[in-house]
Amino acid sequence: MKSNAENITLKTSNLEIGYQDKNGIKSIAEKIDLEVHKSELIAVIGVNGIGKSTLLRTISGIQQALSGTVEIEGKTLNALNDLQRASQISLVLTNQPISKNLSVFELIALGRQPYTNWLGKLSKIDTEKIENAIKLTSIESLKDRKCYELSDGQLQRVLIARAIAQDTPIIILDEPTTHLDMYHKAYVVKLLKKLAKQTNKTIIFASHEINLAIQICDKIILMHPEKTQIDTPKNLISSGAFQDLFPKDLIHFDEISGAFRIKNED
Ligand SMILES: Nc1ncnc2c1ncn2[C@@H]1O[C@H](COP(=O)(O)OP(=O)(O)OP(=O)(O)O)[C@@H](O)[C@H]1O
Repeated sequence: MKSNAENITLKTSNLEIGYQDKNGIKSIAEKIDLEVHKSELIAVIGVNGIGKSTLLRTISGIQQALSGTVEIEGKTLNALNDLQRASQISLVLTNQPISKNLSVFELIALGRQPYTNWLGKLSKIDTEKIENAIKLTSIESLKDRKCYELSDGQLQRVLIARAIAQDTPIIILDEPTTHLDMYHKAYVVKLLKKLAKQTNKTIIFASHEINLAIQICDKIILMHPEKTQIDTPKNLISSGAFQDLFPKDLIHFDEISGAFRIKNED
């Protein structure tokens, strides 16, 4: 087993994220220092508008950092061209427009685009990677269906399969459990955990499912207005990091059960 330092897939140093337009700079979060490793499943947690999507877009390279650096497997993200980036990071965005007229197989095959030749012709290796992604996500029975025929939960598994077929060391998903019922939320997060372990990939996803993330994820990136930190759920609980995540009038964090509870008294 490699040492923990050699297992680092993504590292941010003094990263500042936000937006820059003609009205000036809008900083969303700063001093973000993260190290994530192979095989880890990591949830990004924080209140609405804190900057989870902005962070994911910045570490995926589709949005520029305001300052600081992002390194993927030791290489500065900014030094990678689009194709190199697509072989390092796959991105699954909820509500991303996709061509639902495609069959499930065809949609997953799009994950091979960074590797196919200019005709988009699939090689034997491409087909093997697609079939393997279908098997890992247990969607063999959906393979020939059209994407418009799928439920939200089925589509989410297909999008995860596309990311697996892309075969990158890092997979990033923005709110993959949105629109899903409680069973399918748990199913998707457990599937991500299984995939991280079986494929040795780093999987990072933003979510509002904090109780689920605490139970299943290896690490949590917790975004607070004052700071962004990464640690195991256990360490975050014992350091009291969840206590002031939400205003205390409605919800409190119960350290014994490791879950948020709604206050019932008036
Ligand atoms: N294109 C943009 N230009 C300027 N500000 C933006 C832009 N997109 C988002 N913001 C602002 O950046 C902040 C962080 O937004 P972001 O979508 O990253 O938060 P989030 O934690 O993912 O939110 P949610 O949980 O509601 O999805 C918000 O204040 C938002 O209004």
